[in-house]
Amino acid sequence: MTPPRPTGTGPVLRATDVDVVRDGTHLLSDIRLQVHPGQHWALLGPNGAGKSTLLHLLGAQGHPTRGSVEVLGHRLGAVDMRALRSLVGHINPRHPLRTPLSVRQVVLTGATNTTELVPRRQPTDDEEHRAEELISLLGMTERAHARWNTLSQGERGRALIARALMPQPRLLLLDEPATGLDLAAREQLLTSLEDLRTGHPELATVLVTHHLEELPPGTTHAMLLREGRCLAAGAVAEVLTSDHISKCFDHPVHITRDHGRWHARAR
Ligand SMILES: Nc1ncnc2c1ncn2[C@@H]1O[C@H](COP(=O)(O)OP(=O)(O)OP(=O)(O)O)[C@@H](O)[C@H]1O
Repeated sequence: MTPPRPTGTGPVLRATDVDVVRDGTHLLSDIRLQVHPGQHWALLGPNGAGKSTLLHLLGAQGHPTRGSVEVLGHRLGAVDMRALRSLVGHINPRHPLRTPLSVRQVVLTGATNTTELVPRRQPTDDEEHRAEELISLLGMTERAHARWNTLSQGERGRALIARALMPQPRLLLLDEPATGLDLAAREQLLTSLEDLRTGHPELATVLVTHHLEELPPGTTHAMLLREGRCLAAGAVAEVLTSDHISKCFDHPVHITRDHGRWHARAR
């Protein structure tokens, strides 16, 4: 049974004292995080820091070894995880689609939370209408009938965001959405994310990246992870400093912010 959609103003995500241990190794240690409606978090850290492991938990895709995780007010372990996952928009750039669906069809699979179209199921008029609106919001109207196998990486990325928004999620998780994009595609993606945030002020997002240049200007909060531990977490201005980023990546870098965007260069 689908868990009820929480309507309160409490956090959309709450992780308390979370450890993840696999084969005797701590992938995450002592993680605490609260994400509220309207907040846009960046999860940053070097390779192997534990970013994807944490995003996995936040998307109700796994359980912590210790501690608790609440997603949309539901504690993992006390709720049907599959049903909870259907309330979270999770964008995985390695979307495992096998058939050459059109952009419009891919977006419509968001209504059923499936990778492929559900056989013999007709989308409702509302779903068709919403898919059209989201395709337009993501600037894909002219490519709505293009087949998945003919899309560029950037177009796929934007189609997947539209797909994730079909069930009107209150939480969107983005795992390295700019990976493999050229400069123009990355900028289009960031513009789409900004439009999305402006148009849906209650939406909360968590975006994983290694690169400060890939952060949308509307990022409000950040968490820095290194070797499974949180080095700093909170408001972006306090977390994305030269000192913190240098420690996190174990390399002396200088951070600047210009027109809302961040840049890092070696010191
Ligand atoms: N099932 C597992 N068993 C043991 N170790 C694992 C398992 N899954 C991941 N790891 C290890 O946990 C660490 C954290 O992995 P994770 O994918 O969360 O890091 P990441 O910060 O997302 O890295 P990247 O930036 O390279 O994607 C890595 O060292 C990885 O090899």
